[in-house]
Amino acid sequence: MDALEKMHFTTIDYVIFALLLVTSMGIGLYYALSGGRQRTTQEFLLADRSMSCLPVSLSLIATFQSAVAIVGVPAEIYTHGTQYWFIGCAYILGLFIPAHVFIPVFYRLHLTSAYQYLELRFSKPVRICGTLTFIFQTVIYMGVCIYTPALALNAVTGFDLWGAVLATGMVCTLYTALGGLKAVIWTDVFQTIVMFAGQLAVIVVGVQQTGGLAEVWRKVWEGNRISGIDLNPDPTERYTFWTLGVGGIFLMLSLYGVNQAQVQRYLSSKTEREAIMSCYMVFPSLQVALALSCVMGLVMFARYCEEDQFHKIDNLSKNEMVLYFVMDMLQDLPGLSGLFIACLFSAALSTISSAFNSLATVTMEDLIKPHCSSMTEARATLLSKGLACSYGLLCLAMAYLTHLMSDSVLQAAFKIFGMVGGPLLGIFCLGLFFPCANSTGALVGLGSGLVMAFWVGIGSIVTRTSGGPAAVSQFNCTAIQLSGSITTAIGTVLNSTAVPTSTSSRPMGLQRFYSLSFMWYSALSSFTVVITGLIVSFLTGPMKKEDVTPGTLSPLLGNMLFFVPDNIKQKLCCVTTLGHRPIIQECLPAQHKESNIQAVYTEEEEERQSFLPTYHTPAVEYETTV
Ligand SMILES: CC(C)(CO)[C@@H](O)C(=O)NCCC(=O)O
Ligand code: NA
Repeated sequence: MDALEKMHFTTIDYVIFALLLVTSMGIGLYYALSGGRQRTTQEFLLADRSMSCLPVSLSLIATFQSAVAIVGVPAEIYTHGTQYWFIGCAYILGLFIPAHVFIPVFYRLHLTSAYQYLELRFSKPVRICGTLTFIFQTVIYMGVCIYTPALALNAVTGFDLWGAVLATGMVCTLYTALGGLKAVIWTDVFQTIVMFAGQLAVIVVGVQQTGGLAEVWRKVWEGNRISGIDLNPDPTERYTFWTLGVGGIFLMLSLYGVNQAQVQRYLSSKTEREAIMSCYMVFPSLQVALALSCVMGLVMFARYCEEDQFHKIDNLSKNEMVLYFVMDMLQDLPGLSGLFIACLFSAALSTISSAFNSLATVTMEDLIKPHCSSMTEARATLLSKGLACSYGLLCLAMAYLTHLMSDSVLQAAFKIFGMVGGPLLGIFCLGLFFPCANSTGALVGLGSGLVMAFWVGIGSIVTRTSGGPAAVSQFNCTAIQLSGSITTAIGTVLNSTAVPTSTSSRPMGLQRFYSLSFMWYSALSSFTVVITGLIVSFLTGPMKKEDVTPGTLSPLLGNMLFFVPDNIKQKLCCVTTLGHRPIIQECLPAQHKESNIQAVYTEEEEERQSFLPTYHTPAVEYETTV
C-alpha cells in the first residue's frame, strides 16, 4: 500500500463522517434526558421491556454485521468467487430455530441475562462459567470490530489509525453509557440505514463506471466469479455448501439464539410475539445485507479484472481492498467516499455499542447483583453505567491486541464465534433438550467444548492450515477472452476437487484435524459439549426429573420425541403430551410451586397460543396435572 499514493478526503467527506458521530451522540443524549431518564436498571439494560419489532429487528442485524463483514465479504468474493453467498441458506434455520426454540423459553422465564437460565437449569457455578465465557468472547470480538475500519481507513487515506479508534471508542462509550439500551437500539436503526445507503451508493456508482449491469455480469461470468454449488463433502474445504449451509446454521444459532447481545433484544420486546416477529424480520434484512456485500465484491472484480487495472488491487491485503476500491472510484465525487466511511463506522459502532451494553448487563446481573442483594436501584444503575464505560476503555486496549495479530478479519471473527460461541450454544442445548443433564455434566461439557475448540483453532493458526486453500489464483477477464477454454477448465477443477491447490498432498492425521474448516467450529464444539455433558451426567447420576426447574426445558421436546411411547418418554425426559400439547408434567417440585422462578405467563398468553400452533401450556395446567 505504501507504494501507492494515499487518497484524500474533502471537507464534505469529513462533515458526513462527523454527522454520523454527532447524530449517534444526539440519540444517546435524547434517551438520557427523556423517558425514565435511565434511572433504573430495567430501563438502562432492558429498555423497560417496551420495544416493538421493527427497531429490534434492525438492531439484531446491526449487532453482528460489523465493518468486518463490510470489508471482508467483498474481498472474499473478489478472490474466491460467490461460493460464500450460500451462507444465506443457513439464515433460514438459523433464525427459525431461535424464534421457536430459544425465544419462548427465555422470554417466559422473564430473564435479564441469558446466563440466569443456566442457574435455573443447572447451578450457580454453571451460570458464572457461562458468563465468563461470554465476556471473553465479546471482549476479543470487539477489539477486532473497532480496529478493522480504522485500519482500512488508515491504509488507504493515511487517516490516523489510533485517532479513529479513539474517536469511535469514545463516542460509542458515551452514548451507550448515557442512553442505555434504548439509545443502543435506536442508534442501531440509524446506523443500519447508513450502512445500507453507503453500500448501495458504492454499488450504483461502481456499476455505472464499469459500463452497466450487463458489462459487470459479462466480466464476472467470464472471470469465473460465479460459483456453482460446491457439494464437496470434505470438511477441510473452507467454504462449500455444507460448511456454509449446515455449519453456518450452528454459527447462526450461537449468535442469534443464545448470545446475550441478541437475547437481551428479544427480552426488551413488549411481548413474546413481537420478539418472534423481530427474529423473522431479520431474515430479509440479513439477505439484503449479504447480497449488498457480495454484489460489491463482484463489481470490484469487474472494475479491476482488466490487464492494466489488475496490479492496483492485487497486492493489497484482504482488509484494504474494499476501501481502496471505494476511494479510487469515488475520488471525483465528493461526499460519496464520506458516506462509505460513515457506512463502515456505522457498522462498527452498532456492534461495539451492543457489546458494551451486553457486557455491562452480564457483569451486573450475573457477577455483581447476586453478591450485593441490598444494593439500591440507583446505585445499581450508576454502577451499570460505570461498567459500560470501563468496557469502552477495555475495548481500546483490545484494539491494540488485534493490531498485533494478523489474519483476515472475517476468518478471525468466525473463529472467535465458533471457538467460544459454539461451546455456549452447546451448554444451552444440553439444558433445553436433555432433562437428565446435571450441573457437573454441564461444567465438564463446557470445559471440554472449549478445549476442543481451542485445540483445533490454535492448531490451525500455528500450523497455518485453517481449512483448504488460502488463495485461489486470480482470473483476469481479458485473459479469458484470449484463452477462455483453458481458464474455464481450471475454474471447474478449482470448484469441484477436494485437493487444496496450495499443497500437493492431502493433510493427514492431526494435520487434517487442524485444517478443519472454521465454519465447522461451532458445530464441533457444541456437539462436544452435549456429548461430554451427557456422558458425565450419566456417570455422576443423571438429574432427577423432580429437580428440573419448570420452564427450563424446551416445550418442543415432547413434539420432537413423537415416535417414543408416552411412558418411556415420561421416564426419559419428564415430558408428556396432553393432546397435541406437550407439557412438562411431573417435573414440578414442591419447592417451586409458589416460587417466582416459574415461567411467567402474561396476558399475551392467548395471543401467543393463536400465533403458534402447538405450544407450551400455561401455568394453570401445571397445577391441574401435578
Ligand atoms: C454473522 C453473519 C454471518 C450473518 O450474516 C455476518 O454478519 C457476518 O459475516 N459477520 C462477520 C462478523 C462481523 O461482521 O463482525
Ligand atoms: Na454493526
